[in-house]
Amino acid sequence: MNEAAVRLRSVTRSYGGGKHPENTVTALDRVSLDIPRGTFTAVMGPSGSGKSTLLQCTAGLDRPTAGRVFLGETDLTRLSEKKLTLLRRKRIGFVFQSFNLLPALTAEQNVGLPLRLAGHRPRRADVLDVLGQVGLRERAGHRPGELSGGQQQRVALARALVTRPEVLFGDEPTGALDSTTSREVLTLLRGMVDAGQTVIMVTHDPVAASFADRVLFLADGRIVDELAAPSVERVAARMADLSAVPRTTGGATAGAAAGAAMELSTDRTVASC
Ligand SMILES: Nc1ncnc2c1ncn2[C@@H]1O[C@H](COP(=O)(O)OP(=O)(O)OP(=O)(O)O)[C@@H](O)[C@H]1O
Repeated sequence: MNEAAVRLRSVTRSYGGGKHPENTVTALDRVSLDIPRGTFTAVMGPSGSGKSTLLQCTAGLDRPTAGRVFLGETDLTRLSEKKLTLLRRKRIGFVFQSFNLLPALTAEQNVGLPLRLAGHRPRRADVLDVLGQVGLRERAGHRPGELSGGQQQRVALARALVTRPEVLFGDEPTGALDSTTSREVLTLLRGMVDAGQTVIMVTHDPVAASFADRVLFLADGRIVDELAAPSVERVAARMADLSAVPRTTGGATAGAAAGAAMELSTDRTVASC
């Protein structure tokens, strides 16, 4: 059960520069990492430390500038755009902070969508089964506007799981939820991992991270620490340490002179799956 679901080998992702290499931002800096199958990994770190970039490169939503990313035995960095899109549809699930459900479709239709995109006609029983796993079988006919935030995120979870992905990625999946609802979603995720699912989740929340088997801490594009069997207190203490360390740049940079200008905004277009 210890076979790696995901392997990163010296993954670097840098942005910009061009004619001005001193402006290059290195969002990920030679990151190597193994994620065993059937485990729950949380990724934490100060703002701008590279968490989303790590998630997106690992999920095949973004391409590293250098290094290799393996999903099982498949090297994502060698795939054409078309093959990468197909791989994302079939082998990867993604949940975002903002549930990203289609408002005009019912929960059942939303959950069936990835199967349609993969060219299959969804079997109703399969879709209802996955909705049942997140406790929403009875709400199959409801549209997102008729569901609470937590219920919408559970529909998004069901949608991410309907293709039985090898790895489920979450980018702040509980970021928009109150603490009670957030715990419900995390308990669901934990149960899925205990049933064999591999989950990798970016979070700012030590409580959310405490549901994971392992927390990876990023700073300036590098993994600087990790905690196994994390408690809320230990995660919060480690985050406080990391946030207290004065960083020279917003990400690691090629030019020290660019440091002051490097607290770049993290808003960018999230590639859609
Ligand atoms: N498209 C881009 N162009 C230029 N720089 C970028 C781009 N995307 C990210 N960066 C930079 O890369 C670094 C890492 O960004 P990333 O979004 O991965 O950080 P993060 O840890 O997820 O941050 P946050 O917690 O604020 O969401 C930051 O310095 C960011 O400004």
